[in-house]
Amino acid sequence: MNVCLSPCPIVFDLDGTLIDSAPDIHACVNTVLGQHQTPLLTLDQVRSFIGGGVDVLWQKVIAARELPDDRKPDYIEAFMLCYQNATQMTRLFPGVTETLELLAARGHPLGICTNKPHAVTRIILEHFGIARLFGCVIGGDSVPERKPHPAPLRAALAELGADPQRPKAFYVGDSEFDAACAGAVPVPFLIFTQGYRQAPLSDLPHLASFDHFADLPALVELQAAA
Ligand SMILES: O=C(O)COP(=O)(O)O
Repeated sequence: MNVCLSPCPIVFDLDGTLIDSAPDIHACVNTVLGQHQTPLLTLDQVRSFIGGGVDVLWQKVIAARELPDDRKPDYIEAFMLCYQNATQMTRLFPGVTETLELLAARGHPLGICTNKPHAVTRIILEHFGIARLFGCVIGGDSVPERKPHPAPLRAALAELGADPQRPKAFYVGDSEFDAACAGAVPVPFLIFTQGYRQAPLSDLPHLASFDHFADLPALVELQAAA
C-alpha cells in the first residue's frame, strides 16, 4: 500500500460517516410508500439500505415491499422531490466540524466521495457550514460509476492532486461499499465504527478504525508516519 506523506489528501464518505442522514432518508422513503398505499419501513430497515446510492436504495425498498420493479423511476423521482429537504433531521456526527477544520489547518487537502447525488450533497454540506473545507465533491452522478467501483474515488483523488494510480492519501468511510472501493483503488482505508456498516468490522478490510471523530487527526498522523 502507498505511504501517505503528511499532509496528504483525505477523502471522506458522507452518509454514515460525516452525517447521520438515515432519519430524513427514512422519512422520504415512507412518504413515497404512503403515496402508493404500501406498508411503511422501519428506520433500521432503511438505514441498512443506505450506502449504494439512490438506485440501490430503491432496489432494496422494492425487494422488501415486493413492489413492481418497472415503477422504480417513478419512486426515485418522488423520493428526490421529497429529499430536496434533506436536512430536517440529519445531523453531523459529534466532532466532525472541529476535526475537519483541524485537518484542513494542518494542510491536508480534503474531499468528498459519496454515492449520494451531487446536488443534494452540496445542499447538505452548505447547510452544515462545511462545504468551504472541501477541495472536491464527487457525488453518485459525478462520474458514470458508483462505489464500490474505484472510479469515483480515483476522480476525487485526482482533483485533490494525488496520483490516481498510486495515491498517497486516505479514504475515510463507514460501509462495505467504502471498504471495497478503497481496496479497488487501492488507497488506505480508515473506518468509522459508528456508521451504517452491516457486516462485522473484522469482515471489512481497513488500515485502522476509530469510534470518535476527535480521534481521527492523531490516527492520521500515526498512520502517515508508519
Ligand atoms: O447511499 C447513499 O445515498 C450515499 O451513501 P454514501 O454517502 O455512504 O456513499
